[in-house]
Amino acid sequence: MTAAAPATSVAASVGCLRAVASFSSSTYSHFLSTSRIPRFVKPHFISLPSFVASRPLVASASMSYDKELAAAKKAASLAACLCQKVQKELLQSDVQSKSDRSPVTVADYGSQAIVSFVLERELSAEPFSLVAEEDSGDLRKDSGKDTLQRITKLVNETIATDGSYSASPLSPEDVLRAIDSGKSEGGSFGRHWVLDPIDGTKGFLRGEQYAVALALLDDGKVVLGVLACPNLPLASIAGNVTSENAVGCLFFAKVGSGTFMQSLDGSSPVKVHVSDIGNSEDASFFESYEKAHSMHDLAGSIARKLGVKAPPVRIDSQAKYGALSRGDGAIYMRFPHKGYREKIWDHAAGCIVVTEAGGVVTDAAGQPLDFSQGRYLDLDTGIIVTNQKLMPSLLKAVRESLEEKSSLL
Ligand SMILES: Nc1ncnc2c1ncn2[C@@H]1O[C@H](COP(=O)(O)OS(=O)(=O)O)[C@@H](OP(=O)(O)O)[C@H]1O
Ligand SMILES: [Mg+2]
Ligand SMILES: [Mg+2]
Ligand SMILES: [Mg+2]
Repeated sequence: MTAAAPATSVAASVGCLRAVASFSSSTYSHFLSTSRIPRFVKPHFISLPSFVASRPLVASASMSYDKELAAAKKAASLAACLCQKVQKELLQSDVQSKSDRSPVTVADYGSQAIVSFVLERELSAEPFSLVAEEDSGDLRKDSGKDTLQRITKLVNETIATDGSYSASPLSPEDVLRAIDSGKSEGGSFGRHWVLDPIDGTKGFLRGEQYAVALALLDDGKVVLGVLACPNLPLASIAGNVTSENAVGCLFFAKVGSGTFMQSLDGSSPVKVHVSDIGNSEDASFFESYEKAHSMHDLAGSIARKLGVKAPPVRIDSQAKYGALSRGDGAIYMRFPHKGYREKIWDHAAGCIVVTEAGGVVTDAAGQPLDFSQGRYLDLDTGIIVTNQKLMPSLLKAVRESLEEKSSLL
Protein backbone atom coordinates (compact mmCIF):
# COMPACT_ATOMS: atom_id res chain seq x y z
CA MET A 1 0.00 0.00 0.00
CA THR A 2 1.57 3.24 -0.98
CA ALA A 3 -0.20 6.07 -2.75
CA ALA A 4 -2.67 8.35 -1.01
CA ALA A 5 -5.75 9.26 -2.97
CA PRO A 6 -5.83 13.08 -3.12
CA ALA A 7 -9.59 13.44 -3.53
CA THR A 8 -10.41 11.27 -0.53
CA SER A 9 -7.70 12.96 1.55
CA VAL A 10 -9.51 16.27 1.06
CA ALA A 11 -12.76 14.71 2.23
CA ALA A 12 -11.00 13.22 5.24
CA SER A 13 -9.41 16.51 6.22
CA VAL A 14 -12.73 18.35 6.16
CA GLY A 15 -14.37 15.55 8.07
CA CYS A 16 -11.68 15.29 10.70
CA LEU A 17 -12.60 18.74 11.99
CA ARG A 18 -16.03 17.37 12.87
CA ALA A 19 -14.46 14.46 14.69
CA VAL A 20 -12.11 16.65 16.69
CA ALA A 21 -14.99 18.86 17.76
CA SER A 22 -16.75 15.82 19.17
CA PHE A 23 -13.91 15.17 21.62
CA SER A 24 -14.76 18.41 23.46
CA SER A 25 -13.32 18.78 26.96
CA SER A 26 -16.79 19.25 28.43
CA THR A 27 -17.70 15.64 27.59
CA TYR A 28 -15.34 14.29 30.19
CA SER A 29 -15.54 16.92 32.88
CA HIS A 30 -17.08 14.33 35.22
CA PHE A 31 -13.88 12.30 35.02
CA LEU A 32 -11.98 15.30 36.37
CA SER A 33 -14.09 15.28 39.49
CA THR A 34 -13.73 11.52 40.01
CA SER A 35 -10.01 11.22 39.36
CA ARG A 36 -7.65 9.35 41.66
CA ILE A 37 -4.71 10.85 43.57
CA PRO A 38 -4.16 14.33 42.09
CA ARG A 39 -1.19 14.41 39.76
CA PHE A 40 0.37 17.36 41.54
CA VAL A 41 1.20 15.18 44.52
CA LYS A 42 3.29 12.87 42.33
CA PRO A 43 6.74 14.36 41.97
CA HIS A 44 8.92 13.14 39.12
CA PHE A 45 12.37 14.14 40.22
CA ILE A 46 12.41 14.10 44.00
CA SER A 47 12.25 11.37 46.59
CA LEU A 48 8.84 9.96 47.41
CA PRO A 49 6.97 11.33 50.40
CA SER A 50 5.17 8.59 52.34
CA PHE A 51 1.67 9.53 51.15
CA VAL A 52 2.74 9.02 47.54
CA ALA A 53 4.71 5.89 48.25
CA SER A 54 1.53 4.35 49.69
CA ARG A 55 -0.03 4.54 46.22
CA PRO A 56 -0.15 1.07 44.59
CA LEU A 57 3.01 0.55 42.56
CA VAL A 58 1.24 -1.23 39.72
CA ALA A 59 -0.96 1.64 38.68
CA SER A 60 -2.10 0.47 35.28
CA ALA A 61 -4.68 -2.19 36.03
CA SER A 62 -6.86 -0.11 38.33
CA MET A 63 -6.71 3.23 36.50
CA SER A 64 -9.31 4.21 33.95
CA TYR A 65 -7.23 6.69 31.90
CA ASP A 66 -10.50 7.75 30.24
CA LYS A 67 -9.86 11.47 30.27
CA GLU A 68 -6.27 10.94 29.15
CA LEU A 69 -7.48 8.82 26.22
CA ALA A 70 -10.06 11.44 25.22
CA ALA A 71 -7.36 14.13 25.35
CA ALA A 72 -4.95 11.98 23.34
CA LYS A 73 -7.55 11.31 20.63
CA LYS A 74 -8.34 14.99 20.39
CA ALA A 75 -4.65 15.99 20.28
CA ALA A 76 -3.68 13.41 17.64
CA SER A 77 -6.73 14.17 15.49
CA LEU A 78 -6.07 17.92 15.49
CA ALA A 79 -2.39 17.31 14.73
CA ALA A 80 -3.41 15.04 11.85
CA CYS A 81 -5.57 17.87 10.45
CA LEU A 82 -2.50 20.11 10.40
CA CYS A 83 -0.40 17.41 8.71
CA GLN A 84 -3.03 16.78 6.04
CA LYS A 85 -3.11 20.47 5.22
CA VAL A 86 0.68 20.64 4.89
CA GLN A 87 0.92 17.43 2.87
CA LYS A 88 -1.47 18.91 0.34
CA GLU A 89 0.60 22.07 -0.06
CA LEU A 90 3.97 20.42 0.29
CA LEU A 91 6.87 22.52 -0.94
CA GLN A 92 10.51 21.60 -0.96
CA SER A 93 11.28 24.67 1.14
CA ASP A 94 9.27 23.23 4.00
CA VAL A 95 11.82 20.51 4.54
CA GLN A 96 14.68 21.06 6.93
CA SER A 97 17.40 18.59 7.87
CA LYS A 98 18.41 17.76 11.41
CA SER A 99 22.06 17.18 12.27
CA ASP A 100 21.56 13.42 11.65
CA ARG A 101 20.32 14.48 8.17
CA SER A 102 16.86 13.04 8.77
CA PRO A 103 14.12 15.21 7.27
CA VAL A 104 11.88 17.38 9.40
CA THR A 105 9.02 19.50 8.08
CA VAL A 106 6.81 22.33 9.31
CA ALA A 107 4.24 19.60 9.90
CA ASP A 108 6.54 17.67 12.30
CA TYR A 109 7.00 20.83 14.40
CA GLY A 110 3.39 21.97 14.06
CA SER A 111 2.05 18.55 15.02
CA GLN A 112 4.29 18.45 18.11
CA ALA A 113 3.21 21.96 19.16
CA ILE A 114 -0.48 21.08 18.80
CA VAL A 115 -0.29 17.82 20.71
CA SER A 116 1.66 19.49 23.50
CA PHE A 117 -0.82 22.42 23.63
CA VAL A 118 -3.93 20.22 23.63
CA LEU A 119 -2.64 17.80 26.28
CA GLU A 120 -1.62 20.64 28.59
CA ARG A 121 -5.00 22.34 28.17
CA GLU A 122 -7.11 19.22 28.53
CA LEU A 123 -5.17 17.80 31.47
CA SER A 124 -4.23 21.02 33.20
CA ALA A 125 -4.64 19.54 36.69
CA GLU A 126 -1.84 17.04 36.05
CA PRO A 127 1.91 17.62 35.89
CA PHE A 128 2.96 17.36 32.28
CA SER A 129 5.91 15.35 31.02
CA LEU A 130 6.36 14.75 27.28
CA VAL A 131 9.04 12.68 25.55
CA ALA A 132 8.88 13.78 21.91
CA GLU A 133 11.03 13.56 18.81
CA GLU A 134 11.50 17.19 17.79
CA ASP A 135 13.04 20.20 19.52
CA SER A 136 13.03 23.88 18.64
CA GLY A 137 16.82 24.31 18.23
CA ASP A 138 16.78 25.05 14.48
CA LEU A 139 13.67 27.22 14.71
CA ARG A 140 15.36 29.49 17.26
CA LYS A 141 18.14 30.35 14.78
CA ASP A 142 17.83 33.40 12.49
CA SER A 143 17.50 31.04 9.54
CA GLY A 144 14.44 29.45 11.17
CA LYS A 145 12.42 32.65 11.62
CA ASP A 146 10.24 32.32 8.52
CA THR A 147 9.58 28.67 9.18
CA LEU A 148 8.56 29.51 12.75
CA GLN A 149 6.11 32.15 11.48
CA ARG A 150 4.63 29.61 9.09
CA ILE A 151 4.30 26.99 11.85
CA THR A 152 2.71 29.50 14.23
CA LYS A 153 0.12 30.44 11.60
CA LEU A 154 -0.65 26.80 10.86
CA VAL A 155 -0.96 25.91 14.54
CA ASN A 156 -3.31 28.84 15.24
CA GLU A 157 -5.45 28.08 12.19
CA THR A 158 -5.74 24.44 13.20
CA ILE A 159 -6.57 25.21 16.83
CA ALA A 160 -9.19 27.75 15.69
CA THR A 161 -11.02 25.09 13.63
CA ASP A 162 -11.66 23.14 16.81
CA GLY A 163 -13.42 26.00 18.55
CA SER A 164 -12.88 24.80 22.12
CA TYR A 165 -9.88 27.02 22.92
CA SER A 166 -10.97 30.64 23.01
CA ALA A 167 -7.74 32.17 24.33
CA SER A 168 -5.73 34.58 22.17
CA PRO A 169 -3.61 33.04 19.41
CA LEU A 170 -0.28 31.47 20.29
CA SER A 171 2.79 33.63 19.73
CA PRO A 172 5.91 32.20 18.06
CA GLU A 173 7.45 32.02 21.55
CA ASP A 174 4.44 29.98 22.79
CA VAL A 175 4.93 27.59 19.87
CA LEU A 176 8.63 27.17 20.67
CA ARG A 177 7.77 26.50 24.30
CA ALA A 178 5.11 23.95 23.33
CA ILE A 179 7.61 22.12 21.09
CA ASP A 180 10.23 22.13 23.83
CA SER A 181 7.90 20.60 26.40
CA GLY A 182 8.87 17.41 24.62
CA LYS A 183 12.33 17.30 26.18
CA SER A 184 11.46 14.95 29.02
CA GLU A 185 13.72 11.93 29.48
CA GLY A 186 10.83 9.62 30.43
CA GLY A 187 11.80 6.74 32.71
CA SER A 188 10.33 4.16 35.02
CA PHE A 189 8.50 6.38 37.45
CA GLY A 190 5.40 8.52 36.98
CA ARG A 191 3.52 9.48 33.86
CA HIS A 192 5.15 10.48 30.61
CA TRP A 193 3.49 11.16 27.28
CA VAL A 194 5.45 9.78 24.32
CA LEU A 195 5.01 11.48 20.95
CA ASP A 196 6.16 11.00 17.39
CA PRO A 197 4.52 14.06 15.77
CA ILE A 198 4.97 12.52 12.32
CA ASP A 199 6.23 8.97 12.20
CA GLY A 200 7.34 8.17 8.66
CA THR A 201 8.43 11.68 7.65
CA LYS A 202 9.85 10.21 4.46
CA GLY A 203 6.48 8.66 3.63
CA PHE A 204 4.82 11.98 4.43
CA LEU A 205 7.15 13.71 1.95
CA ARG A 206 6.37 11.12 -0.72
CA GLY A 207 2.62 11.73 -0.19
CA GLU A 208 2.22 8.25 1.26
CA GLN A 209 1.75 6.70 4.71
CA TYR A 210 2.61 8.43 7.98
CA ALA A 211 1.17 8.49 11.51
CA VAL A 212 0.81 10.81 14.46
CA ALA A 213 1.74 8.44 17.28
CA LEU A 214 0.96 9.29 20.90
CA ALA A 215 1.18 7.06 23.97
CA LEU A 216 1.13 7.41 27.74
CA LEU A 217 3.59 5.64 30.03
CA ASP A 218 2.66 5.10 33.66
CA ASP A 219 5.51 3.81 35.81
CA GLY A 220 7.33 2.62 32.68
CA LYS A 221 4.40 0.75 31.10
CA VAL A 222 2.44 1.87 28.05
CA VAL A 223 -1.13 2.35 29.29
CA LEU A 224 -2.72 3.98 26.28
CA GLY A 225 -1.89 4.69 22.68
CA VAL A 226 -3.38 6.55 19.74
CA LEU A 227 -2.32 6.28 16.10
CA ALA A 228 -3.74 8.77 13.62
CA CYS A 229 -3.03 7.52 10.08
CA PRO A 230 -4.47 10.11 7.67
CA ASN A 231 -3.67 8.20 4.47
CA LEU A 232 -4.44 4.66 5.59
CA PRO A 233 -7.52 3.24 3.82
CA LEU A 234 -10.43 2.45 6.11
CA ALA A 235 -10.80 -0.85 4.27
CA SER A 236 -8.25 -3.64 4.59
CA ILE A 237 -4.99 -3.30 2.69
CA ALA A 238 -4.35 -7.06 2.82
CA GLY A 239 -2.29 -8.14 -0.17
CA ASN A 240 -1.36 -4.51 -0.82
CA VAL A 241 -4.69 -3.79 -2.46
CA THR A 242 -7.78 -2.04 -1.27
CA SER A 243 -11.17 -1.87 -2.85
CA GLU A 244 -12.13 1.43 -1.27
CA ASN A 245 -10.85 4.98 -1.60
CA ALA A 246 -11.85 6.34 1.80
CA VAL A 247 -8.78 7.01 3.94
CA GLY A 248 -8.00 8.33 7.43
CA CYS A 249 -7.91 5.95 10.40
CA LEU A 250 -7.68 6.64 14.12
CA PHE A 251 -6.61 3.61 16.18
CA PHE A 252 -6.77 3.78 19.95
CA ALA A 253 -6.11 1.37 22.80
CA LYS A 254 -6.17 1.49 26.56
CA VAL A 255 -4.66 -1.13 28.81
CA GLY A 256 -7.15 -3.95 29.45
CA SER A 257 -9.82 -2.46 27.14
CA GLY A 258 -8.97 -3.66 23.64
CA THR A 259 -8.17 -1.72 20.48
CA PHE A 260 -10.62 0.31 18.43
CA MET A 261 -10.54 2.02 15.07
CA GLN A 262 -12.66 4.88 13.83
CA SER A 263 -12.36 7.11 10.82
CA LEU A 264 -10.58 10.40 11.33
CA ASP A 265 -13.80 12.11 10.30
CA GLY A 266 -15.57 10.74 13.34
CA SER A 267 -17.40 7.48 12.60
CA SER A 268 -18.29 5.22 15.54
CA PRO A 269 -15.34 3.17 16.78
CA VAL A 270 -15.19 -0.52 15.95
CA LYS A 271 -13.22 -3.07 17.95
CA VAL A 272 -10.37 -4.60 15.96
CA HIS A 273 -8.45 -7.83 16.36
CA VAL A 274 -5.24 -9.19 14.93
CA SER A 275 -5.36 -11.96 12.33
CA ASP A 276 -5.99 -15.41 13.76
CA ILE A 277 -3.93 -17.19 11.10
CA GLY A 278 -2.05 -20.15 12.57
CA ASN A 279 -0.39 -21.45 9.43
CA SER A 280 2.57 -19.25 8.53
CA GLU A 281 2.29 -20.15 4.84
CA ASP A 282 -0.93 -18.13 4.75
CA ALA A 283 0.55 -15.14 6.57
CA SER A 284 1.67 -11.93 4.93
CA PHE A 285 4.15 -9.55 6.47
CA PHE A 286 4.79 -5.85 6.77
CA GLU A 287 8.13 -4.16 6.79
CA SER A 288 9.58 -0.65 6.52
CA TYR A 289 9.36 1.02 3.16
CA GLU A 290 12.89 2.38 3.55
CA LYS A 291 15.65 -0.22 3.12
CA ALA A 292 17.90 1.86 5.33
CA HIS A 293 15.50 1.32 8.26
CA SER A 294 15.33 -2.45 8.21
CA MET A 295 17.27 -5.32 6.64
CA HIS A 296 14.88 -6.52 3.97
CA ASP A 297 17.12 -9.48 3.09
CA LEU A 298 17.00 -10.83 6.66
CA ALA A 299 13.20 -10.51 6.78
CA GLY A 300 13.10 -12.28 3.39
CA SER A 301 15.12 -15.20 4.70
CA ILE A 302 12.83 -15.51 7.76
CA ALA A 303 9.76 -15.40 5.53
CA ARG A 304 11.19 -18.20 3.36
CA LYS A 305 11.81 -20.36 6.44
CA LEU A 306 8.18 -19.82 7.46
CA GLY A 307 6.95 -20.70 3.99
CA VAL A 308 5.29 -17.30 3.58
CA LYS A 309 4.07 -17.08 -0.01
CA ALA A 310 2.85 -13.48 -0.23
CA PRO A 311 5.40 -10.75 -1.00
CA PRO A 312 6.13 -8.25 1.81
CA VAL A 313 3.85 -5.25 2.18
CA ARG A 314 6.11 -2.23 2.55
CA ILE A 315 4.53 0.80 4.14
CA ASP A 316 5.96 3.68 6.11
CA SER A 317 5.49 4.36 9.78
CA GLN A 318 3.48 2.90 12.64
CA ALA A 319 0.58 2.60 10.19
CA LYS A 320 2.06 -0.94 9.99
CA TYR A 321 1.06 -1.57 13.63
CA GLY A 322 -2.42 -0.17 12.94
CA ALA A 323 -2.91 -2.32 9.85
CA LEU A 324 -1.67 -5.39 11.72
CA SER A 325 -4.01 -4.70 14.67
CA ARG A 326 -7.01 -5.10 12.34
CA GLY A 327 -5.65 -8.23 10.66
CA ASP A 328 -4.55 -6.80 7.29
CA GLY A 329 -1.31 -8.76 7.65
CA ALA A 330 -0.08 -11.18 10.30
CA ILE A 331 3.60 -10.33 10.84
CA TYR A 332 5.71 -7.15 11.11
CA MET A 333 9.50 -7.54 11.17
CA ARG A 334 11.98 -4.74 11.73
CA PHE A 335 15.75 -5.30 11.80
CA PRO A 336 17.65 -2.00 11.88
CA HIS A 337 21.23 -1.97 10.63
CA LYS A 338 23.99 -2.32 13.21
CA GLY A 339 24.44 0.67 15.48
CA TYR A 340 20.93 2.10 15.16
CA ARG A 341 19.15 2.70 18.48
CA GLU A 342 15.36 2.51 18.40
CA LYS A 343 13.47 5.40 20.02
CA ILE A 344 10.47 4.85 22.28
CA TRP A 345 8.22 7.17 20.23
CA ASP A 346 8.64 4.94 17.17
CA HIS A 347 6.94 2.00 18.92
CA ALA A 348 5.04 2.93 22.11
CA ALA A 349 1.65 3.72 20.55
CA GLY A 350 1.94 0.93 17.96
CA CYS A 351 2.88 -1.58 20.63
CA ILE A 352 -0.25 -1.10 22.74
CA VAL A 353 -2.49 -0.86 19.67
CA VAL A 354 -1.29 -4.33 18.63
CA THR A 355 -1.14 -5.96 22.07
CA GLU A 356 -4.63 -4.80 23.04
CA ALA A 357 -5.84 -6.24 19.72
CA GLY A 358 -4.51 -9.64 20.83
CA GLY A 359 -1.05 -9.47 19.24
CA VAL A 360 2.46 -9.86 20.63
CA VAL A 361 5.36 -7.41 20.27
CA THR A 362 8.87 -8.51 21.26
CA ASP A 363 12.50 -8.00 20.40
CA ALA A 364 14.33 -10.62 18.33
CA ALA A 365 15.04 -12.63 21.49
CA GLY A 366 11.36 -12.80 22.38
CA GLN A 367 11.56 -10.24 25.21
CA PRO A 368 8.85 -7.61 25.62
CA LEU A 369 9.89 -4.06 24.72
CA ASP A 370 10.94 -2.03 27.75
CA PHE A 371 9.76 1.58 27.52
CA SER A 372 11.04 2.51 30.98
CA GLN A 373 14.69 3.20 30.14
CA GLY A 374 14.40 6.78 28.86
CA ARG A 375 14.23 7.99 25.27
CA TYR A 376 15.76 4.83 23.74
CA LEU A 377 14.66 1.21 23.62
CA ASP A 378 17.37 -1.11 24.80
CA LEU A 379 16.71 -4.25 22.79
CA ASP A 380 18.16 -7.30 21.16
CA THR A 381 18.63 -6.93 17.38
CA GLY A 382 15.15 -6.17 16.09
CA ILE A 383 11.41 -5.99 16.69
CA ILE A 384 8.90 -8.65 15.72
CA VAL A 385 5.14 -8.43 15.88
CA THR A 386 2.55 -11.11 15.23
CA ASN A 387 -0.33 -13.02 16.78
CA GLN A 388 -0.03 -15.53 19.64
CA LYS A 389 -0.28 -18.58 17.37
CA LEU A 390 2.52 -17.57 15.00
CA MET A 391 4.95 -16.15 17.56
CA PRO A 392 6.74 -19.43 18.47
CA SER A 393 7.51 -20.35 14.83
CA LEU A 394 8.41 -16.75 13.99
CA LEU A 395 10.86 -16.59 16.91
CA LYS A 396 12.43 -19.88 15.84
CA ALA A 397 12.85 -18.67 12.25
CA VAL A 398 14.31 -15.36 13.48
CA ARG A 399 16.82 -17.18 15.69
CA GLU A 400 17.91 -19.51 12.89
CA SER A 401 18.25 -16.71 10.35
CA LEU A 402 20.27 -14.57 12.74
CA GLU A 403 22.59 -17.52 13.46
CA GLU A 404 23.08 -18.15 9.74
CA LYS A 405 23.78 -14.48 9.16
CA SER A 406 26.38 -14.30 11.91
CA SER A 407 28.06 -17.52 10.70
CA LEU A 408 28.60 -15.81 7.34
CA LEU A 409 30.37 -12.82 8.89
N1 LIG B 1 18.68 3.91 10.10
C1 LIG B 1 17.51 3.69 10.66
N2 LIG B 1 17.16 2.46 11.06
C2 LIG B 1 15.97 2.21 11.61
N3 LIG B 1 15.01 3.16 11.81
C3 LIG B 1 15.32 4.41 11.43
C4 LIG B 1 16.56 4.74 10.84
N4 LIG B 1 16.55 6.06 10.58
C5 LIG B 1 15.37 6.53 11.00
N5 LIG B 1 14.63 5.52 11.51
C6 LIG B 1 13.33 5.57 12.13
O1 LIG B 1 12.33 4.94 11.32
C7 LIG B 1 11.15 5.68 11.47
C8 LIG B 1 10.25 5.47 10.29
O2 LIG B 1 9.61 4.28 10.50
P1 LIG B 1 9.63 3.11 9.48
O3 LIG B 1 11.00 2.56 9.39
O4 LIG B 1 8.58 2.17 9.94
O5 LIG B 1 9.15 3.79 8.17
S1 LIG B 1 9.67 3.56 6.74
O6 LIG B 1 8.82 2.54 6.20
O7 LIG B 1 11.02 3.11 6.67
O8 LIG B 1 9.52 4.85 6.11
C9 LIG B 1 11.64 7.08 11.56
O9 LIG B 1 10.67 7.83 12.24
P2 LIG B 1 10.45 9.36 11.81
O10 LIG B 1 11.77 10.09 11.97
O11 LIG B 1 9.45 9.77 12.83
O12 LIG B 1 9.94 9.35 10.41
C10 LIG B 1 12.91 7.00 12.35
O13 LIG B 1 12.76 7.19 13.72
MG1 LIG C 1 12.30 11.87 12.36
MG1 LIG D 1 9.28 7.94 13.94
MG1 LIG E 1 8.88 11.57 13.48
